[in-house]
Amino acid sequence: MGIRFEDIEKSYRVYARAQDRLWEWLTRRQRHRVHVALTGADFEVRSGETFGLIGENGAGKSTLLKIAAGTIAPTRGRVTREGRVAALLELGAGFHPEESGHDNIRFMAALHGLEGAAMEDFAARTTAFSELSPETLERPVKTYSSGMFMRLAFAAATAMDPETLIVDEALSVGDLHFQKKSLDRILQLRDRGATVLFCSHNLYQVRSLCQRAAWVHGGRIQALGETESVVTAYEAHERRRYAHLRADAPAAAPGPGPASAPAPTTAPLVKIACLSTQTRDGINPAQVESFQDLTLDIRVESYCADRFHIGFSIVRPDKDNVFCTSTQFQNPPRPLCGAGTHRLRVRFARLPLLSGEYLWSVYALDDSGLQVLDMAELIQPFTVLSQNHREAGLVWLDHEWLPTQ
Ligand SMILES: Nc1ncnc2c1ncn2[C@@H]1O[C@H](COP(=O)(O)OP(=O)(O)OP(=O)(O)O)[C@@H](O)[C@H]1O
Repeated sequence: MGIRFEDIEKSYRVYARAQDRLWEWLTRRQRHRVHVALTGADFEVRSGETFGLIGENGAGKSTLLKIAAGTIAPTRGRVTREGRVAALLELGAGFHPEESGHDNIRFMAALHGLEGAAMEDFAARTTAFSELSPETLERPVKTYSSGMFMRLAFAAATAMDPETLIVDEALSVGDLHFQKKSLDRILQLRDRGATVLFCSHNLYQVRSLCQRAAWVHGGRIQALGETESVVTAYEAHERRRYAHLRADAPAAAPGPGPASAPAPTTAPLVKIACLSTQTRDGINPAQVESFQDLTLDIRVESYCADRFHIGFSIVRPDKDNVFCTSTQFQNPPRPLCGAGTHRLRVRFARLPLLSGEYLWSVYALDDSGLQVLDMAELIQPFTVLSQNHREAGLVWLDHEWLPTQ
């Protein structure tokens, strides 16, 4: 047994105003409403397996992780876990801001019950992994940058070789180098037999790391099982959700097809099945560097013999289109044709986006490029970090400073 959840429910009392809590206590009359954040969670994360948790914002994933870690108690039900548990949830939550990095490391070791040589070993491994300089470790942690703080917190949380690891999006710790290092550390612990409960919005990572997964929806376990089937079910739900939003939207975001194209009202003849991205080093396509090598992979299912086109766009969260193109815009146009699965790959050898948040939209269009057969809008959010460039804006424009006259 790795982690066993037995009929877990977690509800919160929600007060409209802060003073209502006091009024309730004084008058003994209820002034709160009960919000059920999670209910009916009854499953087991098997010993040694890597288990993914996915779901939209507010679904209840963090609540489940905190209950697994013992940070919060369930309102109903019971959780049991195996061995030493490291929770990478609110990293650094137990740190004392006024104390130095060194002292915080020793404090963490003491919390784990380590003394003497074991404490020294813990401190040495945490220090080495954090890659923080001796001078930095002498300074109070309140003077650290957020990246430095997270590095130390991650290093301390994983230095005790936990048997159970609970991870909440912790892979976005620090810069790309440290992210890869953190991921490698998690993989190393997993390969040594640790049970990993891993929550992420990055479906690529969930697919590549987890054997099984659960999709949490509205506080309930909507699907649970082998990762691919759970992630595919969640993606289908997300597509329906975004398509619905688009149908409702008064002014739709312009895609490669006409902005006013109606949403399909009957079952589509062509369905967008899957979109994923890969970086050349395969680290974290949800966070890429400017000018990184990025490949977009689109899978579509066609249920008819007709010709059709596929378009995609890179969109800002405010729905501004950064770039869109389509197989129709190729010279000559290269429509797809025939029933079955089609796979398209588009490579950006040097992605010229600058720092910011972006999303993808994908469209299946008929042969004329006028009718939208299927679409998946504003999906797979990703962050671009432009660490080696000080220029700002959306995209890099090739330019040259001419000599002054
Ligand atoms: N302390 C709290 N008091 C009241 N409601 C809470 C509290 N903590 C969480 N909730 C509510 O419980 C629900 C589940 O929240 P939770 O943080 O578990 O979601 P999540 O799936 O982790 O979301 P995200 O992906 O955005 O992190 C949400 O509706 C949230 O508003």
